Amino acid sequence: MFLQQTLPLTSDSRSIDLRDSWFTETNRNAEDLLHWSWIRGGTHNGSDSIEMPQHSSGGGGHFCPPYHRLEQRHSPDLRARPRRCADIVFVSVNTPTKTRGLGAGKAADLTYWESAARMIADVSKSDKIVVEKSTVPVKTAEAIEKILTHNSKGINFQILSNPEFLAEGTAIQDLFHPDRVLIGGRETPGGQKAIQTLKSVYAHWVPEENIITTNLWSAELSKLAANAFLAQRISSVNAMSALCEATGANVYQVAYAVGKDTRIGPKFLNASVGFGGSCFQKDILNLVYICECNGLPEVAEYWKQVIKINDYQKSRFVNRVVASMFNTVSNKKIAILGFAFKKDTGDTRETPAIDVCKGLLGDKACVSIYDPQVTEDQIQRDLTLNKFDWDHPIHLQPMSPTAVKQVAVVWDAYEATKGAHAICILTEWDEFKSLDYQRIYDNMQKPAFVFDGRNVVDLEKLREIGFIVYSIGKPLDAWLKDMPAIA
Ligand SMILES: NC(=O)C1=CN([C@@H]2O[C@H](COP(=O)(O)OP(=O)(O)OC[C@H]3O[C@@H](n4cnc5c(N)ncnc54)[C@H](O)[C@@H]3O)[C@@H](O)[C@H]2O)C=CC1
Ligand SMILES: O=C(O)[C@H]1O[C@H](OP(=O)(O)OP(=O)(O)OC[C@H]2O[C@@H](n3ccc(=O)[nH]c3=O)[C@H](O)[C@@H]2O)[C@H](O)[C@@H](O)[C@@H]1O
Repeated sequence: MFLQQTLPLTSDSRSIDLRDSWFTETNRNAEDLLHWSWIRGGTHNGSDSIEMPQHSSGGGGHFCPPYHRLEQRHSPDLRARPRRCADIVFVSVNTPTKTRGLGAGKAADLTYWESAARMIADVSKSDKIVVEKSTVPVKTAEAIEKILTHNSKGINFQILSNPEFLAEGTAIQDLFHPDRVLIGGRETPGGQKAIQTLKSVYAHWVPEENIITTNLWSAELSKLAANAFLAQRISSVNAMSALCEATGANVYQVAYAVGKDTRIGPKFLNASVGFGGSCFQKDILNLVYICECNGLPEVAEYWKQVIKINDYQKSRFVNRVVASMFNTVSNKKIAILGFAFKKDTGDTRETPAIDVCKGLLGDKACVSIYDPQVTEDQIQRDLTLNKFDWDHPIHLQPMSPTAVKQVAVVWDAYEATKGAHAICILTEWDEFKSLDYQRIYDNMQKPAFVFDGRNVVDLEKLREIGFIVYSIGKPLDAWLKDMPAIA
């Protein structure tokens, strides 16, 4: 999720849904809302809450973060007071992958952005800076400009690109201490003035040297590039993990040695069952589409490979499970520990667990899933929804997907593993490191397997207990070597 749907606003913990407040109040007087508005709504995980950033030097003037504005406007005492119109509008609506029509399966669907832009044009009564917070294809600002100016009634709109770089689970930390804030604008006096206005907002808590200003297209493209580079690192280390398994090298040791080179650095080199989350795949597909549209098929092919390796890593994992268990998991109970796309979030968007579970179910396994934060309802939806449908509003999704019968969702790792033939660890939740694996082993069918897709368990300890253990990119058990996984 991006900034959260509900922000604790008052001492009695009353929360406000920004989307609902937006729509409700739009009917009354939308212009009143547009002082420091943040256009976005629901979220897939509401676990982060927001606290006021500490003011720092720079910027000048009194800084009032957006949720304080919201608190004011929702306070009954203040409702009657005259309110200023918005100067800056942040738009952070979803930009999913198109599911049909031109560019389906690759291009970004800008329906939501366009409707937000039309709404802004419709209700505005004074000049505005409209900020692209959503991740959008390069050149989107040009389209938005056209919508706004053609409906402007003489109002001046400046579009800025101010992409968001926060990661889930560390959203608040990333908001307060970003590596950088990026602001792109038109290279005109009006565009430059708008950049300075937004810069002065961030300067209240971000050191000035960490605020980068560029032209619009560089800012838009930098966001796609940053996500592509991050995902590429994971696909690179995951590609190495396959080679490690084939050769007896240990991917952890390889990544450590490689990452010690200061030019490469140690972060984002954890081999895994594959990257997930709402953005990496979507943004790379979008990048690929943009390259194709710009007549750059070789560049498109290069970035496509990052996704291909990610898909390969997930299917390689499934093949490993099935091959190790005598080439069939039919009617075998497989415990899935972790369903979220990473720890410390309940978000399941594009989680590798979906593909792994679907793969196992395709081989007729019975899966028993435990995740500390993901509900049964969510899991059933994820296992039945079509690709990319999850990123569209719920009313555009299938009404009541049929529950997958061979799937049980339980609220305890011990329950999930009871009587199971194998365990697949698909999210790196800390609690999976300290489970009582002897107890788990005692209650499982034998031979008992652990397939660790996140490298969280103590391999040697589990092997001592009696498990046959597979850990991504680590030297293989003799058992696994004898049962090669052929895709
Ligand atoms: N999730 C994350 O951690 C990050 C997301 N982003 C980008 O931020 C954007 C939003 O992502 P999420 O927050 O994850 O998506 P989301 O799907 O959780 O939230 C977007 C919300 O916007 C609402 N919305 C759509 N059209 C609207 C309109 N016209 N007016 C008001 N609300 C409207 C939707 O109902 C939805 O609730 C995407 O472009 C994403 O790529 C960027 C960095 C991090
Ligand atoms: O545009 C976005 O939405 C955001 O996408 C990512 O953030 P996020 O998806 O929340 O989470 P990450 O920590 O990047 O993890 C993404 C996936 O990669 C996996 N991963 C990450 C790191 C690693 O070394 N190995 C690995 O497999 C994670 O388990 C997870 O499935 C980026 O890190 C953010 O900078 C960006 O703003």
